[in-house]
Amino acid sequence: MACASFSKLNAPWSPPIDQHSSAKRLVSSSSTRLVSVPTRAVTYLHDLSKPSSQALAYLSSYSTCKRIGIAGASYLCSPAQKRNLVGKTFCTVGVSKYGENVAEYQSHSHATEDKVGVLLLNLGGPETLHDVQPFLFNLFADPDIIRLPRLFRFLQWPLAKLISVLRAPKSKEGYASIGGGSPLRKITNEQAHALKMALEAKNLPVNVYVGMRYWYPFTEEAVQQIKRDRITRLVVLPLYPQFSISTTGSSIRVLERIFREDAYLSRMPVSIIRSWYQREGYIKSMADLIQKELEKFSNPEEVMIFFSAHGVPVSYVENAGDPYKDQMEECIYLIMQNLKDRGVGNDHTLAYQSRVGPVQWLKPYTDEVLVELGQKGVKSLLAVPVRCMTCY
Ligand SMILES: C=CC1=C(C)c2cc3[nH]c(cc4nc(cc5[nH]c(cc1n2)c(C)c5CCC(=O)O)C(CCC(=O)O)=C4C)c(C)c3C=C
Ligand SMILES: [Fe+2]
Repeated sequence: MACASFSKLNAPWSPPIDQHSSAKRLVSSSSTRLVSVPTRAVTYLHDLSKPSSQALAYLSSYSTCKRIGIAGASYLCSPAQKRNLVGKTFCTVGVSKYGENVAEYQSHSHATEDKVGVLLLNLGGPETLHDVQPFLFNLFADPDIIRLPRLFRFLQWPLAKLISVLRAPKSKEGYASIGGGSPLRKITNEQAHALKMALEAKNLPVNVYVGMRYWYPFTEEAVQQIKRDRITRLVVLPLYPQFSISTTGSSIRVLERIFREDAYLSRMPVSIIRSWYQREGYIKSMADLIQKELEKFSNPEEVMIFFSAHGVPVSYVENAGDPYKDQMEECIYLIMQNLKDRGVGNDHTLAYQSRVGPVQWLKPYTDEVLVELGQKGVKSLLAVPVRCMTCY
């Protein structure tokens, strides 16, 4: 594992201009207050990387990669490394300082009282139908979501406006059918509270914050609160088990910018959990849930387990090196292995949903697979969402 400055971790797909920061200012404003607190980064790095350590150990993991990167790093490991490490976590945690000078970062060794924060990152969602179009604008204005060639970047905002207006009616229908808004904020807040309680029960008092990428509370707001609370060390946990450029990558990019531009934050030691789809606890809890639900069927062994993942455009994987598909497939494999070890040998399928626009997305598509399964005579199906921690 390495300490690294964020500025040195830019992935190949980083666009040079982050238009999103200004995009978000259209719907959110925040003021910056600078507080300077000396920190002690290196010891924290060690605490966090011991799985047996009580220091937030279950949020962290061993890393076997020599480098860390903003890209979730698992594709810095060879496939053989990956296989050998099944069941263990690898390449998921990096401790980064959001500034330029790593040497300076390590020299700040006289700490005041440490105050640890955990920042949960999520997508955010419209709370009312009125919010849907501006939420969609924020989403499509993200250059990690609509990936335009550099020459056409000036079109990002006009396109975001156009697509958000065109998409809004369909999106609104979806949100109307689930009560008129996204439950993401409420569920994420509940998870933040549960995490705080669980850590406190282990005698690890932390402040837990929620930062959303496209709606309130925005990541910028969470970071302002982190500063007001004078947090001295931060663990960043994106609530997506699998890394994608469009989710964890995008959220980390926003953090990178905020931290780089701020004197106090740029000196803060930060651990980022880039992906955790293969963590034993996660795999086991998914298998537990599936087993419990299967038992509700009259013939559990005949049920098809249907893993439903959010898709990404194929170009993310094939051209930009997004590890999302590989991580998703490995995740499903591990869950099914865990079930097999318990004697649960059901058939399973993975399909991708939520296509937007005319480009090719990861296949097979959910709607097509469902029809095929029906044609094959599959009578019972257990749908298992595997896209984000809040989607269960
Ligand atoms: C247009 C490109 C999109 C990409 C790429 C994408 C990746 C991606 N998204 C999630 C998780 C969620 N997405 C959600 C909503 C949503 N996503 C897109 C578009 C892309 N997502 C849109 C347009 C929307 C809005 C709804 C709609 O109109 O379909 C949500 C729900 C949020 C909520 O309101 O509760 C989640 C969760 C992942 C995991 C992912 C890449 C792997
Ligand atoms: Fe999405």
